[in-house]
Amino acid sequence: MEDYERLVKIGEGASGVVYKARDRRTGETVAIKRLRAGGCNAVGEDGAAFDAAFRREVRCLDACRGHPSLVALRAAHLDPYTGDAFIVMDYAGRSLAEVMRDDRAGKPFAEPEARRVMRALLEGAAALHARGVLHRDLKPANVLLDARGGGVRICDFGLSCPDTADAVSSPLTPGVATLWYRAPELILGSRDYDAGVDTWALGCVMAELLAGAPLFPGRSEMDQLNRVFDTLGAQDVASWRGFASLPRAGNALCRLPRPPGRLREKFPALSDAGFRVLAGLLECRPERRLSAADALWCPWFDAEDPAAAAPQAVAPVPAAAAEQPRASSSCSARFSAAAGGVTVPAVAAEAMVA
Ligand SMILES: Nc1ncnc2c1ncn2[C@@H]1O[C@H](COP(=O)(O)OP(=O)(O)OP(=O)(O)O)[C@@H](O)[C@H]1O
Repeated sequence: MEDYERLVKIGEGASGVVYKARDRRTGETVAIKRLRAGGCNAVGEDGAAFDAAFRREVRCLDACRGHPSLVALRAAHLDPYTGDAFIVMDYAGRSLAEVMRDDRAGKPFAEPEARRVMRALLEGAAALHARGVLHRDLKPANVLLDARGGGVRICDFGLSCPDTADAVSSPLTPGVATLWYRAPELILGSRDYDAGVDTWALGCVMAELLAGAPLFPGRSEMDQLNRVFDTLGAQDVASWRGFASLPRAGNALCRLPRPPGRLREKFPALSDAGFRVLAGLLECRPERRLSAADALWCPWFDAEDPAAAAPQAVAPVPAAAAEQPRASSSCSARFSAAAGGVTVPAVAAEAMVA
């Protein structure tokens, strides 16, 4: 790590600390995430699993390399003797959470601005889903905005989950995603969810952009579910495919009589085309929720955004990954050593993953 000069701390979360740094060889600004052993993520991994969690994060970042809406991995380093683990990425700007809190002080984004950000986020999500990766922690703190270039990038693959051809299927853990952005099926304990958990979270982000405040700021899992059902209605909850087998299907909140959804009332100024995207992403029934790729086909995205840079292309997807149907993700929460070692970009000559 002697090739990097540490500048300032730019973030800290459950899994580690992120620093802005300078690459002494090129003078470029980078972001370095130092992973903390023992508290590495909400999946509850620690001790021996730290190594596997580090590899999983690097592997997911590597799988998503090259897309303009996904943060770029430069190198990774895990010292087996000291346990120090670092991930070096392009520095991609300040987080959307910071910008909303510090610069905009709750001022909502205008619809064309929100559309530009959502287009980039959905393109990023569509690319990572096509590559068999679930992010599982999309939220404003994990969206980076490059003030100069206008870029929008998804970061923090600490809870992401690869779906490799040789991975052994195992139940997914429902304990993922930050509460305010957690899909209802996760709260109800689903263990076979799919990319819909990410598109739900992006629906919450879209609502937050347009309202200037979180849509469902729950204080507990049950309060969260209650807020979701209060806003979206819960008449057809029991008709979800597989609802009866969800561990918390019997919860009284699911049976409470409620008025019809009132999402539209909360966004009176949003165009009908925009509302169709919002309502499609915030669809409680996972099998009816818009996928990221389908959302991009909605007429809302036909409009050109005046400030938009050149359209962002979705990077080519390996044929095998592209063929995977959305609803049958076999994404495994387990990432066994047998799934292979971490591959870092060839340009990252200093990457030394034990
Ligand atoms: N490549 C990057 N460029 C600029 N800032 C970054 C970059 N990666 C991360 N950050 C900043 O660091 C913060 C924390 O990073 P990250 O989310 O990866 O850590 P974490 O420990 O997993 O956090 P959390 O527990 O909140 O999910 C981000 O919210 C963002 O502000």
